[in-house]
Amino acid sequence: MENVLDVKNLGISFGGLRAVNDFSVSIKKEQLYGLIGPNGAGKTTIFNLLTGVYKPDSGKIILDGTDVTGKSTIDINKAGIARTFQNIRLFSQLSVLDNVKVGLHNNHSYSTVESIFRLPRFHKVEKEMNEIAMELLEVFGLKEDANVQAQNLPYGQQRKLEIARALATKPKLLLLDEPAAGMNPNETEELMEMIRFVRDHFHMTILLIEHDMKLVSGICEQLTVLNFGEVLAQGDTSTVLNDPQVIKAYLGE
Ligand SMILES: Nc1ncnc2c1ncn2[C@@H]1O[C@H](COP(=O)(O)OP(=O)(O)OP(=O)(O)O)[C@@H](O)[C@H]1O
Repeated sequence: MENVLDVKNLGISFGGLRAVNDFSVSIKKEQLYGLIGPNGAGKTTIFNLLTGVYKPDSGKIILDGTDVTGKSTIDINKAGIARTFQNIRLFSQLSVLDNVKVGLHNNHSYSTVESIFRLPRFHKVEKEMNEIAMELLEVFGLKEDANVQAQNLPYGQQRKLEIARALATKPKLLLLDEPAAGMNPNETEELMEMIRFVRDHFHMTILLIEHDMKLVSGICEQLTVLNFGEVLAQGDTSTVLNDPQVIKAYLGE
C-alpha cells in the first residue's frame, strides 16, 4: 500500500540546540501511527515542521507523492495535512457550528462580491457548508450543541470539536498533538474509540503524539520513539515497547 507520508532525514536547530536530527518516517494510508518520547524530545517540533510552522534546515517531507518541504502552513494545509494542538485552539467566541465551517472554507469558496451582495452562489455554498458541518457534528455527537459557544463546551467535547474542525479541511493526514491531555480515564477510553472510528469512517491516516501509554498501546499500530531529537526505535508498537533500549531510556526501568 502506498505511503501517505514519507519524511527523509529531517532536521532543525534552534541556536546551538539540534531539536530534531535525521528524522525519517513512512506512514501508510489508514495507518494509526504514534510518536512518543520524553518531554523535550522534539515531538511537537516535528509537528511544527510537518505543518510548515518551522522550515527544516535539512531533509524532505513528501505528502502523498508531493514534496511539501518548506511550504507555508496554508499551502501545507491545502495539500492535505491538518492538526490539533496540545493546548486546544478553538475560536472560543464562535459557535460550535462556525468552528467547523472555518475548516470547510478551505474547500468551499465564494468571492467577496458574491458574499457582500448575497448572490445566489453565496447562498448555495453556505447551505452546502452548513449541511456538511452538521454531518460532521453528528458524527462527533455534537449536533445538539451546534449553536453553543465553543468555550462553553466541556473539555472533552472541545477536543472532539477540534478534531471535527481539522477533518473539515479534508486532510490526507491528521496530526493529533496529545489528544488525551487533561482527560480522565473514561474520556480517554471514549477518545480511543473515536480515533479508531475516524480512521475507519473517514479512511484517515493519523499520526499522534501521546504520553498516555494506554492509549498508545491500545490504538497505535506503529511507533517511533524519539529521544533528544533522534529516533531511538521505530516499528510495530509491541516490538518497540518491548525494546530494552526504549524501556531503559523512556519508560525508566
Ligand atoms: N521555537 C523554538 N526556539 C527554541 N527552542 C525550541 C523552539 N521550539 C522547540 N524548542 C526546543 O526544542 C526541543 C524540543 O521541544 P519540543 O516541544 O518539540 O519537545 P516535545 O517532545 O514536544 O516535548 P513535550 O512532550 O514536553 O511537549 C526543546 O528543547 C525545546 O525547548
